[in-house]
Amino acid sequence: MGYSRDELIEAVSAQMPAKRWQHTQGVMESAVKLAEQYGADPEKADLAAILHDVAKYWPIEKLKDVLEEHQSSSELLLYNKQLWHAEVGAIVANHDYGITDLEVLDAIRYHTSGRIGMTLLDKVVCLADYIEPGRDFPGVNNIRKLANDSLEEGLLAGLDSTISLLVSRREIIFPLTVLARNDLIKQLEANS
Ligand SMILES: Nc1ncnc2c1ncn2[C@@H]1O[C@H](COP(=O)(O)OP(=O)(O)O)[C@@H](O)[C@H]1O
Repeated sequence: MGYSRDELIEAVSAQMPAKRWQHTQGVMESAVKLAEQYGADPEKADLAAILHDVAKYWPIEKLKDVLEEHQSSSELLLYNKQLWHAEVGAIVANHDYGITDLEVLDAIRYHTSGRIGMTLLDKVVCLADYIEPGRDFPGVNNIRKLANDSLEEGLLAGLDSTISLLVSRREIIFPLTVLARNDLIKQLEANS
């Protein structure tokens, strides 16, 4: 049985505090705009945005159980728990909400970490998560400005801000984000 968009919104918003749902609505708005500007599918961007943080407020133990049950990259379990909700979000979107579009599932799966060879949709959702109107962190306006002209430049600045923050806190970095960042630089150099 498929969920309508309204049913999905009802089910997802019930799993998070109002403030996080507000953030999700911002990501929906920004993702659709970016998709329209950069030639991704706006409907897929909207769907991925609705679901991207579905597991953000699940208890850590539950996230761990889902990851173990699905034997998804056991590496992830060794890194920051903040990263788990993205992978679990993709699993939940598939198993609980019947989403089968791999592009949408991947955009959910990689919205926090990024990855090498990000698709247009991955980039749109990941960047929208940084620049949605409710976001307020040092450097966000610069990322917004860059995003007006280049999806890759905006996303690179976003990933750099995350990496810098983690370095400043002496936190361990999940390497995929560094690989995603390096890959974006290569893409930008190849196109310059
Ligand atoms: N490569 C990484 N390695 C370790 N932690 C990371 C990495 N990327 C993101 N994070 C953590 O995840 C947090 C952001 O996750 P995100 O899904 O964007 O959540 P939010 O929507 O609450 O900002 C960062 O503040 C950081 O603590």
